[in-house]
Amino acid sequence: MGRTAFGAHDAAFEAAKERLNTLKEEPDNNVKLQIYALFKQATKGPCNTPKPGAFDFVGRAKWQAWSGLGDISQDEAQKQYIDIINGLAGEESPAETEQAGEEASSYKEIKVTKENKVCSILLNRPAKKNAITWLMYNEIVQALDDASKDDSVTVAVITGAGDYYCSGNDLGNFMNIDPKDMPKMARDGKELLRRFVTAFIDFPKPLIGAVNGPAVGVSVTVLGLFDAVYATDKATFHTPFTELGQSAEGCSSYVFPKLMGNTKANEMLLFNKKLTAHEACERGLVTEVLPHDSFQKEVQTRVEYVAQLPPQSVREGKKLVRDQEREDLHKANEKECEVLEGRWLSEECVRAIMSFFTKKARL
Ligand SMILES: CCCCCC/C=C/C(=O)SCCNC(=O)CCNC(=O)[C@H](O)C(C)(C)COP(=O)(O)OP(=O)(O)OC[C@H]1O[C@@H](n2cnc3c(N)ncnc32)[C@H](O)[C@@H]1OP(=O)(O)O
Repeated sequence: MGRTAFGAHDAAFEAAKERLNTLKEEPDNNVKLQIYALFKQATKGPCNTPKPGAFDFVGRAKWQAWSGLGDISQDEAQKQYIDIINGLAGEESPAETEQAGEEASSYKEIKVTKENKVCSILLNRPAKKNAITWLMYNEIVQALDDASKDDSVTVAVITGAGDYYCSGNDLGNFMNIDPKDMPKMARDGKELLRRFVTAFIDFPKPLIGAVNGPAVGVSVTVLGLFDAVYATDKATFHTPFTELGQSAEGCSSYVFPKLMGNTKANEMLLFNKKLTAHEACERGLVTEVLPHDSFQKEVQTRVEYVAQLPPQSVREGKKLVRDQEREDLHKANEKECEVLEGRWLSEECVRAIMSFFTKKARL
């Protein structure tokens, strides 16, 4: 059976595929066979084709390599594929490998560093105010999954490069789509958003938001699923969903009313009020507002403190709190994604997105 859902390493797998084509030296035949077999296993699952005839030497060698992988999982095959290609690429350009805790990773739109038990995820498209592309959603999910499994990491932090924290969903995700492909785009978007928000609901270690500047849309809503949110006094929090013909996501339809009460939540989610950092703090979305000039240093002190706490104790504590509402959060996520799938197909939404890009083009 082919893959129907994303694997744990999808973004890195795609990047490894591209990297394979850029290797300066061709790998030897045995390595090539191994790469071939892992690719087949990762994309199709265990070998299920008949053994080629005795005189089809190449076909038989490929078949043997693939069937030799037995029934290792598609995720495991992806991982081994990525490791081999990154290993080959690393041998060619050692300068690209690990530097001061920086992962020799294939992330393209985020930057992940691990140092002193802290995994930092930097949203890294400053020229586009860190708007989140489809690739970036996948990369964030992958980075969270990796941080949750890595025993050397006790806390994860998300922050933005440049003057913005994040401008939310990249509106280009919905552009240039043939009208006949819109339903599929909406279905795929729903599935991706569901996986993205699930990664936040179920992240088992402390997750800290370092909101270094304005935050918009989905980057604001998921903050309600973080364990602490530090914001610079220059940050703002804006969820202009109805202006875009869209609707609330990131579990905000459930979390925001709990945090701030219905009328204040409506002010943000229905009537698009942009909050200052201090207002967001008063409403419980932000833990603490810090002066912009010393923001990085102040956040670092707080993160380092959390990083050195007994990790199991912190995880158990987080689980106790999250378990009180985990099911409700998953339900809210499902429901929000379903409603959004319909919104993305609505004329209201299509018009609003066109209008954003038309205005830009006129400037
Ligand atoms: C799988 C799909 C899941 C979807 C989940 C649902 C998510 C919903 C949301 O997140 S809704 C919120 C969407 N975001 C927005 O509506 C923000 C749109 N952007 C803006 O309003 C402004 O760009 C700004 C206020 C963020 C910043 O304004 P300004 O300081 O004037 O800068 P520019 O507008 O010139 O921006 C610089 C550059 O970045 C591009 N850009 C910024 N934000 C986005 C974006 N969200 N999507 C796409 N592109 C964005 C902007 O076009 C400029 O590009 P250019 O230099 O012109 O090429």
